[in-house]
Amino acid sequence: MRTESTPESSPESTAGTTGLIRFTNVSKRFGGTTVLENLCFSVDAGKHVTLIGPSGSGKTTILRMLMTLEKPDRGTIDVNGGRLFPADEKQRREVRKQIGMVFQQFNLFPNMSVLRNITEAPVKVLGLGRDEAVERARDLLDLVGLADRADARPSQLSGGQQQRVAIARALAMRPKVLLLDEVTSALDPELVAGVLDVLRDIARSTDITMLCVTHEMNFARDISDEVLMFDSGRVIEAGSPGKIFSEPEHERTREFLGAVL
Ligand SMILES: Nc1ncnc2c1ncn2[C@@H]1O[C@H](COP(=O)(O)OP(=O)(O)OP(=O)(O)O)[C@@H](O)[C@H]1O
Repeated sequence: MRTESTPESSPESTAGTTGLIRFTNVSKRFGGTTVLENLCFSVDAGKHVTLIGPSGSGKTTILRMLMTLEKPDRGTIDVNGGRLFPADEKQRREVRKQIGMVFQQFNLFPNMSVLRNITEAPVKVLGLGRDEAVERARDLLDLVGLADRADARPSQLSGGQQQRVAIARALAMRPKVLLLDEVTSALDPELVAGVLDVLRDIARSTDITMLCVTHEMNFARDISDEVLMFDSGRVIEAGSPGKIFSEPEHERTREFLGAVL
């Protein structure tokens, strides 16, 4: 990820220059509250970038904008050379197809089997043939360690298993970008490691670009090429995990890490 110079957001970043995801002067208010102001950053293809920072600093809003669940008030958002905002509905849908997200709550369809949860969007949205979708789903179930649960209903699975299905479901669309929003926050502590191991594996073995919000700092340290520290809707510090976690420069970063590590 690169943060670019604006009066509000100027820390130097170490990543390269392709810019698969690009936010330019993005501002967002909710009512009277400014959540993001003139935010500029880019994430290069294949990089894994983690957003950290205090509650309410705007991290989830960034992911929700990329999912088109929120709209910026000002600025532009581009993904893989296509404009997500501002754009007409048809163009936005095309760009949006390249982005997958895993939420804190798994949001699986309760009345569908695990397999059907994964095949539904590729068939309906991408027009993939059912046989091909099933083959893809079975490969992904293998990847997330649930090859033997294809016929189960979500309610028959643990929270950790449901989240692994949600990861498989997101990957079934073959997205260029995977967004992870606090994906282990709703899990019992003993189930967290299994989900994080699957994500580590995906980060290592695929070329997917990841943008991640997490309070799991060890996980962030393991998978991130770059960490962005947010405060009050601005990037106040950016760098490698080694730099951010071991030698933070900004007082607010030190305070935040002191509270969570
Ligand atoms: N739909 C909404 N309507 C009104 N306010 C909102 C809405 N979504 C977010 N906010 C507010 O915007 C601010 C930023 O929220 P956001 O969820 O992006 O922060 P965050 O950094 O992800 O926090 P957390 O770590 O707690 O998830 C918060 O003050 C939040 O209350």
